[in-house]
Amino acid sequence: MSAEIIDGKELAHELRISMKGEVLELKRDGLTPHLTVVLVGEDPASRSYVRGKQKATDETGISSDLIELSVDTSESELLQLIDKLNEDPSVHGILVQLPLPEQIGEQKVIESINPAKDVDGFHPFNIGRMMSGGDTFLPCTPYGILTMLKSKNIPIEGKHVVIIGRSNIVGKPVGQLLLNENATVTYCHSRTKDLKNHTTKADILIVAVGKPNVIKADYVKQGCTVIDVGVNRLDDGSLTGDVDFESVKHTASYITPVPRGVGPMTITMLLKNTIKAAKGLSDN
Ligand SMILES: NC(=O)C1=CN([C@@H]2O[C@H](COP(=O)(O)OP(=O)(O)OC[C@H]3O[C@@H](n4cnc5c(N)ncnc54)[C@H](OP(=O)(O)O)[C@@H]3O)[C@@H](O)[C@H]2O)C=CC1
Ligand SMILES: Nc1nc(=O)c2c([nH]1)NC[C@@H]1CN(c3ccc(C(=O)N[C@@H](CCC(=O)O)C(=O)O)cc3)C=[N+]21
Repeated sequence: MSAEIIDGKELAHELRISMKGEVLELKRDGLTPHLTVVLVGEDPASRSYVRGKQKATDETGISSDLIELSVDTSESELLQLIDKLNEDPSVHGILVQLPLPEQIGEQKVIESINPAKDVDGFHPFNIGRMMSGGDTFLPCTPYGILTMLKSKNIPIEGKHVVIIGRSNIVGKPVGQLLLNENATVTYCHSRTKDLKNHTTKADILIVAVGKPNVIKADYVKQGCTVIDVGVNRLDDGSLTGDVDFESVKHTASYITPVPRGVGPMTITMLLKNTIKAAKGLSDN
């Protein structure tokens, strides 16, 4: 038996078609959702993601602009720019691409963004809202993963979800989101002892480590749903996830590929949050 592939690219495409209609209606009412992306430095991976985001906004009729700053930009220069964007009523969503150069405090920057424009869902206000189950901008990658699970009607309630990785942008919030859906959640990380002992108990295994092949078939229970968040570029230029797809697909019941898996869904949820941000402002 081979697992069913959850095609993130295809699902993203379907969702973007309906968003396009929604954006068209907003435009008819005189409201064009606008996303401003801020990129500091020249990191090629960041540049490639940012290109993906711009392509996606164009595709759905959302307007966007990219502000590029040099790698030696100071923290106070970036904070000043964010202040300006916070004040600008034509900007509905602000995304500061991470990681930032080391002279800039990442957390300070995240906290400087107006929570009402925080389409990444990284501001502590929005994280707190998510934890208490209130209305908020859900962080895009966890939101994308939840949407993928729901698209296949994969049960979450009462299921054992094991997450490998505890970053603020993926691991921690995806556990919280699935806890809100009544899953039982286990977090694993680099200090976890006997990783396999945990992963083999998972009904849903979410892998967000950033290292190829950390999960092979013997780490996965028969029938498990495997969500591969990792995006690793190999020396030959190709992309691969954290999961050994070829071996795990024979054990899992559902599996996400890389590329065409979680990545396109992350961008799609960013579009969704940008539309939500624009509507939020129009209500004021
Ligand atoms: N598809 C998408 O949309 C997105 C993909 N990504 C990709 O997902 C991956 C993870 O990203 P991110 O969360 O930002 O990464 P981080 O580097 O911030 O976090 C990695 C996590 O993996 C843990 N870890 C590292 N090595 C091991 C190991 N051998 N066994 C168990 N746990 C381990 C770390 O543990 P510890 O905390 O102890 O250090 C840490 O919690 C990357 O490949 C990134 O490119 C990221 C965002 C979006
Ligand atoms: N403020 C901020 N918000 C983020 O959401 C954010 C960030 N910083 N920094 C980096 C990570 C990483 N991330 C990805 C998004 C899409 C793909 C994606 O679409 N990947 C395609 C392949 C793209 C390619 O070919 O390069 C795929 O998996 O099919 C990957 C990774 C968002 N991140």
